[in-house]
Amino acid sequence: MQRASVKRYLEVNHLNFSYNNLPILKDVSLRIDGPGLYTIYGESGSGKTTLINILALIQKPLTGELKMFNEKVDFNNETQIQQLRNKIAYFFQDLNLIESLTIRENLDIISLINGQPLLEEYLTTYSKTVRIYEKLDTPVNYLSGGERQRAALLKVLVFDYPLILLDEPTNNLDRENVATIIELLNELKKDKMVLVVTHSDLIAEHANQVFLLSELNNGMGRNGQK
Ligand SMILES: Nc1ncnc2c1ncn2[C@@H]1O[C@H](COP(=O)(O)OP(=O)(O)OP(=O)(O)O)[C@@H](O)[C@H]1O
Repeated sequence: MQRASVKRYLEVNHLNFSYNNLPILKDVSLRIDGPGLYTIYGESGSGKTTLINILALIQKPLTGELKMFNEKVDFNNETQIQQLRNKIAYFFQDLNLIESLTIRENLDIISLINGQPLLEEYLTTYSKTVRIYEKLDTPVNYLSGGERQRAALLKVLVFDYPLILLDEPTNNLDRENVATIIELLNELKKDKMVLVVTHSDLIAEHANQVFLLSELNNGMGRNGQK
């Protein structure tokens, strides 16, 4: 299953962000040079979600530079932002699935939005990998919490997103589902940049690099090499 190649590269330079004049991100710099699993660790309220929202191009930084896939991001250029967003998968706590639609219908809608075809071959293969194949035609509101989480992960697998952002993907999951997620992260990290906000030591153990937000802040980043 060969997919078109996009340069897997991300660079953040001197990023600043404040809410109501209260600085949250202070001179944050980090760099990811290729596929791999990268985790961001930090105390509650330290700005992890804010940082990942900026990387997902949902929030605009106050100052600083962001480069991805060899392009410098211009937050005022809607066309560029839209094109870049189609290369980014953002998996966050509310999962972003439409409750009344089946998993397959949800994926059809995503396919329309991101302009990538939903290939039956990938759907079958990966839905078996995440143990959700039997439920592809079930509406999301009939799924259990773990099944929803796996359905949301299916989206990351069936489409080609060179940058995958996950915010606390193992929250509220039992051990078996955590193991499934770690297995998937290990698979995805082979050819994608996977950046995960997490408190899980288990995920961090599999990371190529761990970024500590306390170190990224105040310009002390780029030293989390494992
Ligand atoms: N829309 C907002 N307006 C004002 N303050 C906000 C807003 N969103 C977040 N904050 C504040 O900014 C800080 C950073 O929030 P953020 O969600 O990025 O932290 P976090 O590290 O992801 O926290 P957690 O681990 O608890 O999810 C927090 O103090 C939060 O209260």
